[in-house]
Amino acid sequence: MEILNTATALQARTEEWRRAGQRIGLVPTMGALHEGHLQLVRAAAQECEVVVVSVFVNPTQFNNPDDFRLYPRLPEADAELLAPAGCTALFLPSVEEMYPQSTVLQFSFGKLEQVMEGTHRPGHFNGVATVVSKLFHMSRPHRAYFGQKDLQQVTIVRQLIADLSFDLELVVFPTVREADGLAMSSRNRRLSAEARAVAPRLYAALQLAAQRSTARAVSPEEARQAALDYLAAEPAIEVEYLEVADARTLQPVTEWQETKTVALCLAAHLGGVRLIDNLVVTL
Ligand SMILES: Nc1ncnc2c1ncn2[C@@H]1O[C@H](COP(=O)(O)OP(=O)(O)OP(=O)(O)O)[C@@H](O)[C@H]1O
Ligand SMILES: CC(C)(CO)[C@@H](O)C(=O)[O-]
Ligand code: BAL
Repeated sequence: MEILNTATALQARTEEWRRAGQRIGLVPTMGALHEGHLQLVRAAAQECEVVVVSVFVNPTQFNNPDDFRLYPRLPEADAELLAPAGCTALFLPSVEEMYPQSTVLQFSFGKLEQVMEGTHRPGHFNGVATVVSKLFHMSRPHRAYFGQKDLQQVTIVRQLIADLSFDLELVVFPTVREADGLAMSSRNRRLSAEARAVAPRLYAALQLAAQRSTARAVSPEEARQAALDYLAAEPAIEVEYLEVADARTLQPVTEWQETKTVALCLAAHLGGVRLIDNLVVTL
């Protein structure tokens, strides 16, 4: 596995791979890798001759300076995990390399960004769209791999690909979970023992709302409230939002007949660590 630190080096290799007719798979990450990331890398390695994994804690997508400061950074451990998973090239740029002019582009994704992460993390999707666009240009992937855990991100990246005519296929990989249901996330490392013990409740709450939804015995708001009540029983969990949304448009669902596939999405704080999760249910 080669390690590339500059855009110029990555672009030069990209040209060589393309000229040799090799398919390039890109897996963008912020590092502190776990099994969820590694499954994306393995999937890319099955489908592409070249797998580029970027590890970059992107400052422009953080609205909370403490979240950025405390985000886990483990580049040596990441490199050791990536080679056996099938990564060809690890792209590990500095902030100066990615933002030589400190420009953050302004994007507009309309209603898609006026809900959930978009409203609760102002500027977040501008930062994501900026860095993802730059990574797409530098590595010119045939396929780009993203996780369903960040469902709104996937929806916005799909829109970005269409809006900017990126010639690539978006691959969305299902959420990889711990045995007790907790969605794997780099931020899980920051959970205290007490917070980790109650964290599986997030997924359990989504499953509860999903059961109510599929039975259609209750309204979307009642399904949502059942999940909120379940979470309220655990004082260590502070819910930021919990939405029953149309899985395609991400807009809130108020009546079941409006939509066939709903996404149950939540963000919650556990002892100072903010986690998100979602469950997509076809009615
Ligand atoms: N549990 C998971 N299952 C599948 N894909 C995942 C999982 N966790 C992260 N990913 C995906 O990996 C890519 C990189 O994500 P990222 O580096 O932000 O990791 P993360 O674990 O989501 O960290 P955090 O949520 O703490 O930022 C994203 O496309 C993300 O959706
Ligand atoms: C896509 C991404 C790598 C952009 O910084 C990040 O948002 C993430 O890790 O999901
Ligand atoms: N996994 C999404 C990136 C972020 O939380 O900033």
